[in-house]
Amino acid sequence: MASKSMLRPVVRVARALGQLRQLHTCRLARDQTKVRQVIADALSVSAVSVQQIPAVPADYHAHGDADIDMLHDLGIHTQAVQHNARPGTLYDEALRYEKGSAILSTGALAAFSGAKTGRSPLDKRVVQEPGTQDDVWWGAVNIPVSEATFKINRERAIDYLNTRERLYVMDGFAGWDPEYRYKIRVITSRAYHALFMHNMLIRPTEEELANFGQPDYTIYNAGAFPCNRATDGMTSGTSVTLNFASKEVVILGTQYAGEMKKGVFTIMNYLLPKQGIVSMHASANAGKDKGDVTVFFGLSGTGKTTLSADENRLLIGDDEHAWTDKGIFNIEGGCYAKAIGLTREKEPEIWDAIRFGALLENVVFDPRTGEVDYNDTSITENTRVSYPLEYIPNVQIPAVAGHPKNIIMLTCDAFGVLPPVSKLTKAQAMYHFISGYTAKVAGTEMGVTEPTATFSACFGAPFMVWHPAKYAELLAEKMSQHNVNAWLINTGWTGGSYGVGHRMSLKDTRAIIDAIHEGNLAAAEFETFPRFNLQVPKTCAGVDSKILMPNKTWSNQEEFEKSAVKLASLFKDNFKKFSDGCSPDILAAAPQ
Ligand SMILES: Nc1ncnc2c1ncn2[C@@H]1O[C@H](COP(=O)(O)OP(=O)(O)OP(=O)(O)O)[C@@H](O)[C@H]1O
Ligand SMILES: O=C([O-])CC(=O)C(=O)O
Ligand SMILES: [Ca+2]
Ligand SMILES: [Mn+2]
Repeated sequence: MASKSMLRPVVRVARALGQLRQLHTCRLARDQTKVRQVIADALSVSAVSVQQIPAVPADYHAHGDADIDMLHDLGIHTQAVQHNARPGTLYDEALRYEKGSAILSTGALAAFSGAKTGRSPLDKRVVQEPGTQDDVWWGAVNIPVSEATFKINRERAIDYLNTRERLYVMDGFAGWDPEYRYKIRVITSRAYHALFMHNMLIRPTEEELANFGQPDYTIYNAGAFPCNRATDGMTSGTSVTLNFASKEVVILGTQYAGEMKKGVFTIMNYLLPKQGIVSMHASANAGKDKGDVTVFFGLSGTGKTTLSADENRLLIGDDEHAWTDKGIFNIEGGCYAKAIGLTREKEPEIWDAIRFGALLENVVFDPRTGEVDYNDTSITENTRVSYPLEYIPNVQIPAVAGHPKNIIMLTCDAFGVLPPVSKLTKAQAMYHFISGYTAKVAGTEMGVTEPTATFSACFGAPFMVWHPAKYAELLAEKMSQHNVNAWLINTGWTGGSYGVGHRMSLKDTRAIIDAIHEGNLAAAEFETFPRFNLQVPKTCAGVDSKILMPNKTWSNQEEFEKSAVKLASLFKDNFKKFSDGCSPDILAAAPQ
């Protein structure tokens, strides 16, 4: 048998680390003398010479007994816990333990989510329980499950987390207005998830962290492990379950990071309207001098992130906002931008935000140069980058602002029928808000591979909890109180439907938005776009007038008419389910 001194150093170090783990178990890891002694014993050297060896990764003993107790109380006994680790530490951990992770040439971290590279809305569930039963709009979006099913999923997640040697806990806030701020805790097995939530939640100050206390909501991300299909109410190996009674979210069977941020958004979409506040799947920015606020509603892929990053304006946020009596606030601490086709020329602010601390999800890169090929869709169309708000140079921190002056509803119309811009009456704004029309573009949701017409109430039905009318009423009230201009902007197809025409140029869309901000467009001369009865400006600075009226961009007018009729009928069919609860003026805003 080999004597201790004959063991190869690497084996001895490994053994020492094994003992270190034991030390963690005894909660002695913070005692550096003891740590060094254990290493020294294993290496058969004096403790003094181990002074030079960094004992354990720096942050492992940044946590105290309180952190371990906090997890113990939840039934989690893993001892190596990174609690609120800094990005650098999370990089270290991802590189060590998560396959494929790499530091790219920009300094950003590349991470991979595995099989699921977009959200899984069909696998989302809400626990049906007496306290919230009457609040939730049950149906295809909020699919009920029992408390028993939730318990099984929660236990499965916790069992999985207990099999992990190391876990990550990230604490942060949702909501920039301290009056409506919620404390969120995420417990996950992946450093990549912790870094994502570090970017996306509002980062507490050191002092706020010290006084964080109990979170309002806890997310258990055990996404690397599936749910059990035999569990009542589960239809696949993926499950995102929200429980408003226990204030918990359990994620199984998907490691796509977006599920966590949209989990938090769903929670806010429950809590805020309960207090009379409208929450919005929307981006927002403000004029640098005038401070005029614009809110951009839109479903996934319609341009919220892209268009809210504007060198002439201050970014408030790119995806989730709320509107109170004081004005608007961002719910998040970061942005989550699509990276597909990204170029510095087209999206300079986003491009420059890709640096140390930014997290690139599912991108393809050259392993030698560390350079990303943003056009490579071989993993997914839905490549993403998350970064803290302050990585955008012209950002408003704290991310709160006044009442909106303009509300822009973005739609990516794959039929190529809707005008690039039209001015909406209040009734039309409500009609389009409730309709929430767009074409889903490939990527963000699993299974969508080409643009498909979608109606998603409030431009974000998958994240809404109450009946759409609740959000619509709150929004309508705010819009009339503050005399807001409402616009419909088509960032989708022009010159023909998908396959024939092409996507509206970003340059044109930006010019239209500039004209709105300069106040020129509201003062323009308008003509009516028939059937949809939309007011379309005859001219717009920086834009060829020929593209403003959609039929003029089509070579075949008969085809255009057919498409317009088709789209109008889709609007009407979709709206039937809302007709009962809507006033006559809103119903009259429907296309003919
Ligand atoms: N005319 C246009 N206006 C806006 N975006 C355009 C236009 N043409 C092409 N695009 C592209 O469409 C995509 C819009 O995605 P963006 O990330 O802004 O969506 P989003 O509304 O923020 O969605 P999500 O809610 O999923 O984050 C970008 O990749 C952008 O480059
Ligand atoms: O949630 C995501 O994955 C990205 C997003 O913002 C959306 O889809 O609206
Ligand atoms: Ca976005
Ligand atoms: Mn979104």
